[in-house]
Amino acid sequence: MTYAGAFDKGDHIDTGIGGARKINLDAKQGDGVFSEIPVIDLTDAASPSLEARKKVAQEIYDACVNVGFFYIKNHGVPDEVIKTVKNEAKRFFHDLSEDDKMELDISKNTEFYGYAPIKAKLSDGQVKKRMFESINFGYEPLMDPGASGTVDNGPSFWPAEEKLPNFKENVGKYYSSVMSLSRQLLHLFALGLDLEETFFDQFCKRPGVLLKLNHYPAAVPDSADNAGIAAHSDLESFTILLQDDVKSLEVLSKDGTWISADPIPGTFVVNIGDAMSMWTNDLFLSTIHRAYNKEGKVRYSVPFFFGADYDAVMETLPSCVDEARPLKYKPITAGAHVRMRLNMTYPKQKEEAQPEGIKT
Ligand SMILES: O=C(O)CCC(=O)C(=O)O
Ligand SMILES: [Fe+2]
Repeated sequence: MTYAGAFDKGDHIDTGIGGARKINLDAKQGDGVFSEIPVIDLTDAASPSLEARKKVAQEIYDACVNVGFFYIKNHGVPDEVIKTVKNEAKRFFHDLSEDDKMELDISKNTEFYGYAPIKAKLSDGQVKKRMFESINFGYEPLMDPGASGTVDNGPSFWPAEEKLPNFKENVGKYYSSVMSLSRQLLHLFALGLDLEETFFDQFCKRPGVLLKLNHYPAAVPDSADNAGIAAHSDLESFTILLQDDVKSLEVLSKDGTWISADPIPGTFVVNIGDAMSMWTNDLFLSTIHRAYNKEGKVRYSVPFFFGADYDAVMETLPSCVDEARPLKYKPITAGAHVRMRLNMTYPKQKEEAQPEGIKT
């Protein structure tokens, strides 16, 4: 089965970090079948009027339940900051030598932070086809305007200041902006779920976040394998994605149709990840997506993955359980969930991966 082609009934799609998923060609509108991705205006997200905030929250709730993806506009992140992080991504991938980048090798970092080259060599000697290079950075309390403390979740590999002057400071400006935006989104998710607006804050004091810079080289895909990022679901609670202007991102409707999430100037794409989907008993959809480099142009993207504190216990929200939607998941700490999923992606500690262990 090629990902680009049609699916057959009962096909499974290997989502990499999200495990295998079954395609349900009989799924109907409202069952994760959709034909477009909504654009949500965040102008009123911080309005003094609770009613106005609730209206935005309801739009977000609908998008999470029906699609799992939405664009946000008027999100408050300054254009200048966005331009800067795009520029820093280019500097990182092109101004550093291969050796400089490999000094930051992800396989040397216990927390899966660091640089992953285009063809990643796995520790068991296998070479995995991976048509992009990336660098990611973990939680940086000094870049979090809402930080409760100063402790990180393990050190990230930042390039040395003399090799890439001002990189950390410039990327930090974007990081701070999307941290604040994430905390605002948490309030909107809570309101949409009819919870206290601040409900999720208690679980996000030292959150498991990851800022990632992706570089896809200019290559026309000759198969779905070398097309960019293969089909997957994100593992954290939600993702805020900055795209450049090259069309690539595609999102899988549950009837097996790939829906384009082409860049819209001035927006971010937000999507629900596996953790939030589990937390809501699969009410919020962690939708499969891929970056399929159909234009064959060089492309950069900057996803920001936001997850709960590693020691926070994610216990299914009682309001998301009823007769029609029986409880599916046992409580699990956000950290155990992330480790389990990362071990599936980077299987150097394979024996710790127990994907079925979390189902009730
Ligand atoms: O580059 C993109 O558009 C998507 C990236 C993505 O899905 C990921 O890094 O998880
Ligand atoms: Fe993703």
